[in-house]
Amino acid sequence: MTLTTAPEAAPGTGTAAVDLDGVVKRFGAVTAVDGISLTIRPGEVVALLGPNGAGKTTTVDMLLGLSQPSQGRVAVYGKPPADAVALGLVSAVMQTGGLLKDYTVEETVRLTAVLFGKPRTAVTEALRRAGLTDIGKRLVGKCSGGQQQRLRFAMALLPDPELLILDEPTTGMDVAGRHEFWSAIRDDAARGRTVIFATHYLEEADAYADRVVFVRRGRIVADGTAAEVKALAAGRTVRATLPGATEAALAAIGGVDRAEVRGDTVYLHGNDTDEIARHLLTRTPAKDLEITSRNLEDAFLALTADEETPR
Ligand SMILES: Nc1ncnc2c1ncn2[C@@H]1O[C@H](COP(=O)(O)OP(=O)(O)OP(=O)(O)O)[C@@H](O)[C@H]1O
Repeated sequence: MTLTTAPEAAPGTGTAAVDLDGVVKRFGAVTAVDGISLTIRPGEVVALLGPNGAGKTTTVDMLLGLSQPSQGRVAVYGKPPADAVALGLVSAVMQTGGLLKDYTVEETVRLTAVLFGKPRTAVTEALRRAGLTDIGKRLVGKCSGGQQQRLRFAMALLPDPELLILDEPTTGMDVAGRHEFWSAIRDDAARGRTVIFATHYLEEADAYADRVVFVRRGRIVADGTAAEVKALAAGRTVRATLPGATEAALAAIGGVDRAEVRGDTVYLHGNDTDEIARHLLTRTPAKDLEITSRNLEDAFLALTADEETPR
């Protein structure tokens, strides 16, 4: 089941931010990426989603020029990724590492700016965009996980990159920290920066990405907006209380694609949930009906049903 609704870079809009063409990456007998072709236009905010071992980090590493494809071509703003990184077109926020606890937030950004040869104004601006102005004097070691990630974000902003790549940036953060982190990223992206992030928080992809690319076993299995991907995973669910029901009998109801029984509760998945609800109410003693759309997590599970469970 594959959806490819995201348009290719439109003619006349210039070079694609990212262009992967038939990319394969093998590690010995393991094929981590198995023929990915993907075009990302400047200004898109794209989530890479997939179960463990799907090939997300391997793809990110190739985009950053940290490894080379075994086959196929990777271009970032029309250049080999390592060149794009060297030119400051791309920077990354990774999950861990790279921070010294005994420096303050501001000192950390200033030192990084010196390495990049950036002026003082760039430091002030990066701190502001990452929402760190008020805690510039705080020691890094005293910062929360979310604040440390925003510090990595501020450092990544120093070259004023066209493309920002985030590999599972909010792992281990609490809800408030994640929210603050994504607000900062989102505000910044609204100014036109291209953002690609790998995450296993499905609600983050739903809330913050313009486009969701699902990867499974090194291949793209769905590509579209979160709404399109949810629609692709088909229909809605009717939940009802119906003691004694069997899955076989429920599956025979018109419009039901899939039936589950958990105790006295039944879950009927299908496209025409009105028809299913009508049947339940008129032909069975079912009560407490509830009809819900699938969320991205359901879509993810449906699309990767024969895979390992996502984290
Ligand atoms: N250096 C390596 N040597 C051998 N196998 C590797 C190497 N790097 C990745 N792999 C394998 O390639 C596959 C894809 O791994 P990758 O880390 O890209 O997945 P992922 O989607 O990022 O998963 P996760 O969500 O767990 O980070 C896995 O089977 C992994 O074990």
